Amino acid sequence: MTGRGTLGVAVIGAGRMGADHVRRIHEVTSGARVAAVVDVDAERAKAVAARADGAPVHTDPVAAMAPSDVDAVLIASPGPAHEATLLAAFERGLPVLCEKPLTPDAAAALRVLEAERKLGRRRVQVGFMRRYDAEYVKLKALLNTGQLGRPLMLHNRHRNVASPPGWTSSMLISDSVAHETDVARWLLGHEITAVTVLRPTPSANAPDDLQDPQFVVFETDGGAVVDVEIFVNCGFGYQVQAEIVCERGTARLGDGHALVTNMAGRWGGTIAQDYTERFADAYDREIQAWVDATRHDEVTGPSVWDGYAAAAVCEAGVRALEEGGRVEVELLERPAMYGN
Ligand SMILES: NC(=O)C1=CN([C@@H]2O[C@H](COP(=O)(O)OP(=O)(O)OC[C@H]3O[C@@H](n4cnc5c(N)ncnc54)[C@H](O)[C@@H]3O)[C@@H](O)[C@H]2O)C=CC1
Ligand SMILES: O=C1[C@@H](O)[C@H](O)[C@@H](O)[C@H](O)[C@H]1O
Repeated sequence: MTGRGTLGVAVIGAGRMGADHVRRIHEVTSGARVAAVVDVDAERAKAVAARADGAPVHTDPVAAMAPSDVDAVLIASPGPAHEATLLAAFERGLPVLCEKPLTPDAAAALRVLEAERKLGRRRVQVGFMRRYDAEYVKLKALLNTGQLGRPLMLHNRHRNVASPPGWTSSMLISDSVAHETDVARWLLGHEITAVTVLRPTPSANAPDDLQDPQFVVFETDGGAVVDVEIFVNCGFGYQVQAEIVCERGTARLGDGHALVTNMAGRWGGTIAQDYTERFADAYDREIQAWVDATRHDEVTGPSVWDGYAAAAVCEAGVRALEEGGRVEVELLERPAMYGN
């Protein structure tokens, strides 16, 4: 590591998430600095870099990895661009935080997995930030105590205010439900074996041809059933909620985050309007954990295996959406370097 002993991070992709991570690394994270900002749109990269003491700007991710003060890479470009950037970082021996999805499809995820296996050690943390959210962390800790007994069912609700332009029905699964695939696997410690997608009559507020909402059902190899309501044009707020039902009890998260106020004969609170608000603390902890581990030459958190498993489940989910019926998930055996 160079420059005052801090981790020099090249942030690739200066859109919504990349700009937020640049701000985070510059203003919130300790032990790290923004060493480069990269975007195919040079003006966007310049504008974002200007908010981080004018960090160097590039339009080519590979060129951005060359300078000696770049110690690590944070990928926040769109999913289809992740594979090439990951492989380039591997070639340069650089550790990576890669926003979800690791890749949009399982075949690409497998290529990344094979490349990491050849390195013989983990280099990537995948950006499944819910594992760093205080409520999810508490739920996981409670499940680990065994007090609730064996998990039987996990109900999830995932609502966005409005879908971005160009959003397709399959993206509700591959972009949004991708989070629940990870949450379910992580909380339950099971692999997802099959996916079924039910299609309610679309909301009148969904853009034409968008199947929104969807009701997704996972079966797991531990015998649990998981459901996910995904509704990306709910209009009223950004909500992520979950309830786990176990043999001796249940636990629920996501019911309320804001202040509860009493005023003018009413009580209540506000609902977050997007993920940068709802999961602000989780992103802060995620990036800090990555920086801390990387400075100790370690890799922790969600792995390339987790990214591959999520891609395989989402692929099965998209098939279930498009073809109907129950689709089984095809998953390789987990390599030893990714644990049990
Ligand atoms: N963890 C989470 O909660 C969230 C994660 N994401 C993920 O973050 C990533 C970025 O998403 P957004 O910021 O919403 O997208 P965005 O569209 O706002 O920004 C992407 C940026 O990457 C740039 N770009 C495109 N191809 C590139 C390439 N090859 N090299 C460098 N830059 C390139 C674009 O010009 C754009 O500025 C995606 O993988 C997305 O799934 C997005 C939202 C929330
Ligand atoms: O990752 C995310 C977005 O890409 C996705 O589009 C949203 O639905 C999720 O809520 C958000 O966390």
